[in-house]
Amino acid sequence: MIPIALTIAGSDSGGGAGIQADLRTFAFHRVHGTSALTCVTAQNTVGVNRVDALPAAAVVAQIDAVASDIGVQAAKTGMLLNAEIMEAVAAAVQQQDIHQLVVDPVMVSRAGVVLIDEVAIATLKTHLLPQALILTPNRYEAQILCGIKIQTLEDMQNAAQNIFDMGPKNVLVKGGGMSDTLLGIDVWFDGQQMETLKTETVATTNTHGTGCTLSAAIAANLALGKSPLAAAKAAKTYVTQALKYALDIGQGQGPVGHWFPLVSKAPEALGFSRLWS
Ligand SMILES: Nc1ncnc2c1ncn2[C@@H]1O[C@H](COP(=O)(O)OP(=O)(O)OP(=O)(O)O)[C@@H](O)[C@H]1O
Ligand SMILES: Cc1ncc(COP(=O)(O)O)c(N)n1
Repeated sequence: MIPIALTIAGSDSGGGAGIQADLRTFAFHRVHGTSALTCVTAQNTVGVNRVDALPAAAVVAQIDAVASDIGVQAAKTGMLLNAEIMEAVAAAVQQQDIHQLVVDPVMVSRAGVVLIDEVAIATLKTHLLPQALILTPNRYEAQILCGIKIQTLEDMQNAAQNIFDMGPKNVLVKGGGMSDTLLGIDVWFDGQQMETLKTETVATTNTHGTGCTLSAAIAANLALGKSPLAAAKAAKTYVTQALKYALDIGQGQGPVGHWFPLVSKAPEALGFSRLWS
């Protein structure tokens, strides 16, 4: 049987995050990728110049078209943008019995800039968090969700526990926005077990798309039949490798390199950050 994953997310014209990152990540995992587009961003490595939302009904129609015919083993949500789209997605996911849902609560950029309004944040909490098999907030999103200022590993653990009480079955607080020795350390909590997920820190500023890539890789691994924790661990390993092959393109933060296995020689000459070994 061919595993199928669905991404419900926005388009990144620069190709580093959003739907583009998700579909490449699914392909790497040999999972057939399907998509429901929520919005179109005019974006590059420097920033987001414009965002156009799709009508909520159009988002639902895409989810229904995929789920009713092809089937979905696991799905992820990314940039849902507004409360109307969030409510519609939450209802559609429930209606289509999509149980393995990874929710990447895209709210705040790595730089700490808030991307969605207060109503949307409230809707995310009430409608999507309770449906998440795995919720993957970054440092700033976790702070907004639970109101705890996150500076230490203990803060990350407290936040994970606090956010777990909001309804997701598993919480992964990501450490890409942490500093010093905590950079790249994630905290997992499933209601009983607290785990620290650590691979290695990659010294690169080309980190655009790490969050999207991580949640897509988790969804792909769930579609392949892995348990939630095993899927998160495998996804973290994939992101670390993709960071090592991040693309040095554009004037700002370049994207992670999703297709590193295809590179056979001289990666630096191709614009990769450094050789992965
Ligand atoms: N420099 C790094 N070295 C190793 N791992 C990293 C690094 N930066 C981010 N990560 C990892 O990447 C994953 C995504 O986390 P991050 O906190 O960056 O998410 P995000 O803020 O949603 O993503 P983005 O920066 O793309 O908006 C996590 O597993 C995190 O630990
Ligand atoms: C369309 C879109 N979706 C999501 C993100 C955040 O991405 P990330 O947190 O992975 O950098 C983005 N920049 N653009």
